[in-house]
Amino acid sequence: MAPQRRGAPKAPEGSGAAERRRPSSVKSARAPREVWSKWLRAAVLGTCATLAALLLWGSLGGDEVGTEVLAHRGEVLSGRFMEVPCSEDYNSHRRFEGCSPTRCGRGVSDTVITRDEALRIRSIAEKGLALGGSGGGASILDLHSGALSAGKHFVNLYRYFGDKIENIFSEEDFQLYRDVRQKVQLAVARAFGVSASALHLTKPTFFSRINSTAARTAHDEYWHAHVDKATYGSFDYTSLLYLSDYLEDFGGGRFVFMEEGANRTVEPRAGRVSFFTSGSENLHRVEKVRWGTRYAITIAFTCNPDQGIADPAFT
Ligand SMILES: O=C(O)CCC(=O)C(=O)O
Ligand SMILES: [Fe+2]
Repeated sequence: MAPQRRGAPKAPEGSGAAERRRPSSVKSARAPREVWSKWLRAAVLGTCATLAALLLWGSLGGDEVGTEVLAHRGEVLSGRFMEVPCSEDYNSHRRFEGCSPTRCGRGVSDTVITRDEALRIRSIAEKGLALGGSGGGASILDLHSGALSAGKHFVNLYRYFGDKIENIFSEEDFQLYRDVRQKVQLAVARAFGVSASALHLTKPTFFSRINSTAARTAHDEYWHAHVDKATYGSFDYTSLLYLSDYLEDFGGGRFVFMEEGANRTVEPRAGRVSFFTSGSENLHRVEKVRWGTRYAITIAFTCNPDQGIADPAFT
């Protein structure tokens, strides 16, 4: 029906003859139809414009509805802390007085580690990961155990290279890791009101390199929501040191604390330390990296001396 009507000869507008020839029932039916089609066109155009704006906003780093930014990439925070009630998770583990979390929450600081230190430690990650790397989007290098992503699996760097590892990493590299770990440990202890000597580095402690390549194994699926205490067992306090800049080096890849009502994001920047109690009060995920490469280190602490590990060193 519609094509026939469109094909009908059209009389000039305002022509009395045309008005006379058009039966009044057709005239009254066509007017609302024209109004309706104008509205429909406007609605479709409006929807497209809104979608385009949302896509652009997203690609520029805009926030999802119901998401608050705990730390913007452009801010230089000397310390921001947000307290949250502790979960029960710690009760099913041995408690260590003066160390096991009684004050829970999350904090971010850009003044614990300098950008220069972050970039120097990133070069350790770069040279280590250049020796292997996952075929999917997420690679890790664990300087303590020697685990390095390689294709769909892991190799042990220390076993594979033996003494030649000293041609790859230097004593200064390990010293830098120790200095950074020590500074982060002090910041975590201060924020949660515990003694730094009660905290012990625990495993795994690893560099991560994430890009937008599609995942090939479950190890590449870094974006799932998780609780560190459930995932890693020994963790009581998790810290993350970011080694690259959100929206400069990569897009996507923000860290998200997941909460009912409002998620809170941390936008990575080189030298930014984010730390939090490892129980389910801090359920979190990492957004998928859409472009570029994101580097970070996960450094975690336990209150249980039996689960403590030594700093990475030549083995
Ligand atoms: O890299 C990040 O921002 C988070 C990593 C993480 O959640 C983890 O290592 O458990
Ligand atoms: Fe985690």
